[in-house]
Amino acid sequence: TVYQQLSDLSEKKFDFVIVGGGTAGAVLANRLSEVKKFQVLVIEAGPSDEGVLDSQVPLFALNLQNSPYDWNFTTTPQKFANGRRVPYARGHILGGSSSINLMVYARGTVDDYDRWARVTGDPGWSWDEMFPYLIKVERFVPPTDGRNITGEFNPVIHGYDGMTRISLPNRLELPFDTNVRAAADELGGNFEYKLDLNGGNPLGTTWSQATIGGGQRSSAATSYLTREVLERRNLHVLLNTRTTRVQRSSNFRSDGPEFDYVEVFGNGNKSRIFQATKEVILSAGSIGSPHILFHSGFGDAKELQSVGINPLVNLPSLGKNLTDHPSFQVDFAANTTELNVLANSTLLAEALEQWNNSRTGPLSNIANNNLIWGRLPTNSSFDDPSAGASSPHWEFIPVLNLRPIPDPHVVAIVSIVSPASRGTLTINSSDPFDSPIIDPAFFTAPADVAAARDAIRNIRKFFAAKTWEGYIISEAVASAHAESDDELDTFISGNFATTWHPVSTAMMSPKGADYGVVDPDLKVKGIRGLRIVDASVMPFITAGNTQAAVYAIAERAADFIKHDWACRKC
Ligand SMILES: Cc1cc2nc3c(=O)[nH]c(=O)nc-3n(C[C@H](O)[C@H](O)[C@H](O)COP(=O)(O)OP(=O)(O)OC[C@H]3O[C@@H](n4cnc5c(N)ncnc54)[C@H](O)[C@@H]3O)c2cc1C
Repeated sequence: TVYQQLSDLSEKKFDFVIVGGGTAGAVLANRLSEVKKFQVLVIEAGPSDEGVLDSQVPLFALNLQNSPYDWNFTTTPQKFANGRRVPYARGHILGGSSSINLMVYARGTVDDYDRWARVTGDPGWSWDEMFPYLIKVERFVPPTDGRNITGEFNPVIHGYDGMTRISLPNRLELPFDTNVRAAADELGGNFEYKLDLNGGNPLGTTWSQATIGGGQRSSAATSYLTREVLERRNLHVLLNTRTTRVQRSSNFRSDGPEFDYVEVFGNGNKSRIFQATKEVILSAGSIGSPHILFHSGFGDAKELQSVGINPLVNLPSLGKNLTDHPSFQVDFAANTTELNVLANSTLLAEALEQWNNSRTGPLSNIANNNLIWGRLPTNSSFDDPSAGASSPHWEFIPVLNLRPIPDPHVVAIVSIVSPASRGTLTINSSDPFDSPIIDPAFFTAPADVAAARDAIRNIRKFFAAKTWEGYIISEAVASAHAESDDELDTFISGNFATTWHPVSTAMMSPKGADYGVVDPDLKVKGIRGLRIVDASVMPFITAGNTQAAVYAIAERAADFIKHDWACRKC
């Protein structure tokens, strides 16, 4: 059942209360409510995703930022950007960030997951053990243009009867895509063609895969919270309701207090307390989950006292280790007749009609059909921040006609995907409605700046391939004259933003460790009744776009929870 507002729901007690109906929250809502005897409540601050066209049409995804479906956060002034602040979107809608993201589907690498297993002491987080969960998430479907996709992906490493629809590009951009392939063949090395980015070692030039099925976005809401699932009598999804705190009951035992109450505010500022008789699960994301915990008295005791919050659970790691992939773009003028629907309202109207009729055409795709993944040379003078040899340092996304301008152009989007910089999430007030202070500390580690320079030099090498003669005309002035390290740094500093991949603000650590926020079973350390299941628990960021890993974490967490509550057959 879906409740549009707090006053529509009269029950107060549930077995499980899940805070956040986002990517991880939707997975848990589905999996836990498979058990008929579990009464499950999901509390989501945002509205329903139903009928939100920008969330359905893949190419309209960018319209969702700075909209009512975005929390519209902003970072602190970033040091490497001379004090510039960076807009920091998070999904504020059922499905969370999976309903507003750019849909790239990249699982990360063998080394990423094996590092998780090593640093948490739980082999269950390794690539091999997580692989079945990655498969369980995925329903690989053919693109809507009907082309033969043999040779564009590796069929044996995909799932075909999972939940979230994943597909290759629905439409090729020709000759742009042919040129990308030809340049990869011509240059080899870093750029060599790789059959599939999702096999655990993406290095090279790969076709994009995206959370799109049948030409439209497949989000955690559309895949895990289908109409059928929402009709389950034991699943209650409460929208437009904000959780402010978790609270402890009087249930004290030697193994710690139990946090089983959830305080919420609905429209008109009406508040209510819900109780979980089994567990409260925080799935409010890397910003939302620690934010709620700070206001509930979790975190560094001194920092909490300094803003007038009574510390209850001393967890100094909470909000620390904020890790994200910084991103910037390098533009090139192109000589091509491929059409830019974003720059022409007649073409755009035709494209929308085509999408409405058949879910095909330019709007059925994300902006990019290719991804290129590279590593710094082995003689680099920095300690390697990556998880290992299979993990790239940078991701370079070649995009044709990204901007709504008539001049044909190519944009290289760069992300630093194995960053060494670590930021913080903190608060500066005791009012849970005030935004948290987000400081990703982008590019504060020299290794990240070195990776960014290396990416730009590789991009230039890529577009200097013979294949592009007559197609790529010149690099745009903003970066064209940046040659030395200092000049490149000035360009990067003035232009970087985020890829919106914050993780690790409530990171896992081994059971018994005196750092970290959750144990490898995702239970919050030192207390009972509370788990965190979302991107915040990753001990390190994956060297790929983060949603795939979040889906898989949530699938594994659902198994932990079912197992703990003696549900071995479900
Ligand atoms: C603009 C954008 C583009 C991205 N592009 C990609 C991409 O192309 N590929 C990729 O792999 N990843 C991408 N990501 C990242 C990816 O979407 C996230 O890593 C992932 O979805 C995070 O899942 P989560 O469950 O941790 O959090 P979310 O999915 O963000 O879910 C958190 C939910 O909790 C709710 N919530 C928060 N606080 C409260 C509260 N106090 N009370 C009630 N509810 C609350 C939120 O409204 C939200 O619905 C992108 C993200 C963004 C924002």
